[in-house]
Amino acid sequence: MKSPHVLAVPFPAQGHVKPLMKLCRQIAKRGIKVTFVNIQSIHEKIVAADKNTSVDNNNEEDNIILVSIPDGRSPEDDPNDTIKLLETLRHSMPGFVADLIEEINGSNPDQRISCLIADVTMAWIFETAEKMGAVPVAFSPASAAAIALVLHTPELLEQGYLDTNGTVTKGDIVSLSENVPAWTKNELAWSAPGDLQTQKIFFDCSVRIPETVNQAKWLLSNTCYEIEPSACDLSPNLLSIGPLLESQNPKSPSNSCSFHPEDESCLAWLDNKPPESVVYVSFGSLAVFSQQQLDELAFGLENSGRAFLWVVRSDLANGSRAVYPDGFLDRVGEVGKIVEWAPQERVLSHTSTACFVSHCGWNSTVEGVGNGVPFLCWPYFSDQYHNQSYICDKWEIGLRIEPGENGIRSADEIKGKIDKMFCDDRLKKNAVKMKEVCAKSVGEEGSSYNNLETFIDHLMK
Ligand SMILES: O=c1ccn([C@@H]2O[C@H](COP(=O)(O)OP(=O)(O)O[C@H]3O[C@H](CO)[C@@H](O)[C@H](O)[C@H]3O)[C@@H](O)[C@H]2O)c(=O)[nH]1
Repeated sequence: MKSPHVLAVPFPAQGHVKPLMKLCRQIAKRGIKVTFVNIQSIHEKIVAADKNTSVDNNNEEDNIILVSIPDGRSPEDDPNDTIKLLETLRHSMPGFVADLIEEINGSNPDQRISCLIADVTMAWIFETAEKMGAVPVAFSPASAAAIALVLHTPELLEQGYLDTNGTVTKGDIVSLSENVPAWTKNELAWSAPGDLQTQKIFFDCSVRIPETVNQAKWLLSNTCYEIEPSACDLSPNLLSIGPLLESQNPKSPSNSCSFHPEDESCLAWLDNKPPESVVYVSFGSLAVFSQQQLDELAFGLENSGRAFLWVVRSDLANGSRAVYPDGFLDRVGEVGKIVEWAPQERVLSHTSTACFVSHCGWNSTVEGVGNGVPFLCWPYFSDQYHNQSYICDKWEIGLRIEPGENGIRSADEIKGKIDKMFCDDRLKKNAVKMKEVCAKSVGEEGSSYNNLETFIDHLMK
């Protein structure tokens, strides 16, 4: 009797690896074996990051095995050059994945790879996998609206709303439906105002996605129908199976897939704070700030007089360690806690957390929504502006922290919005309602639950 075996291949970025692992945990929980593949450099980061925490990697009972393949880069390549990495992966990955499938199938013929779940941006391995007998499945870690936009690019191009660089050519917005927030022209996922070359590279990646989706037998998305019904309706083949949350995994934490060690000391610090008193500040894995912007943020937090937990990655200051304003750390003392990386979902589900100052990456968005936390939005690039529109305009669970004319968010603006957040019960009430909606969707017989069951039933066949 042959058992199903999933090979999962994320795009090598934090906001893609983590949600795919959460999906794999749901699959593994139903007794299906998963081999989770990262390129070598990411695999090493994950294993090293989990070593000094309570997170358990390669727990046999989890049915998940972490493995790595080479990334095909030469030693001279800049490890931070994502565009170069994408090009390299496109050429090298099909071969490495084929070798891996062959090795797995050869060593255990009863557990041959029966399904490949890959990030929607990784089309180039679907054909290889299919030829080797694995059903290709695309996974999108972004919103249904984000995937709807890319699936509609062929029409948008044909009707002249976009040019081949991805620049809006008719009007100032792109709208797919009156029930989905429109995209303003500089806030499309591939937009890079002032840098047409980068924008074109991102746009070219996006326009390949519809083809990938056609090749895949399923398109899974980390959202639920109830929070963005119109966007889900715009992509008829999309199966919403989210929001994927840590709390769905009773044995959590295991395989956190964090690229940095999670500093669990902030949980004990939160335990000593009153309920709903702490401002949690985190900008995901990619956003970087100028020193001037970091200073304004530090002053804004200090002047708010509220307790804050701030994630300051070691590269947050334009790739370097942040330098705080003179005397800042002494003045805030125990009122502020700074960590390099937090166990974010455990922070968001903590009763002391009041609100989330966020860049609005989709994972952070659904993690905040799924835990009933209101937002102060500070988008940085890509889909984050559209997620901000959902948060502030559609769901009404957050406020925008607006940049000034110089593009900098001032200490006064930051303090002002924190004050407003603590005075506005409506935002918290709406956030709690959204949490209930998500819980219902992933709970037994909910829409996301049923979609995931349908998918898993097919895996078992
Ligand atoms: O201290 C921290 C900070 C973040 N996280 C986690 O890291 C992930 C970050 O993902 P996300 O919030 O989506 O941000 P990015 O890392 O910026 O994600 C990229 O990928 C997302 C999914 O495609 C896009 O929506 C974003 O715009 C893009 O920047 C989340 O799961 C967080 O829980 C932690 O565990 N600890």
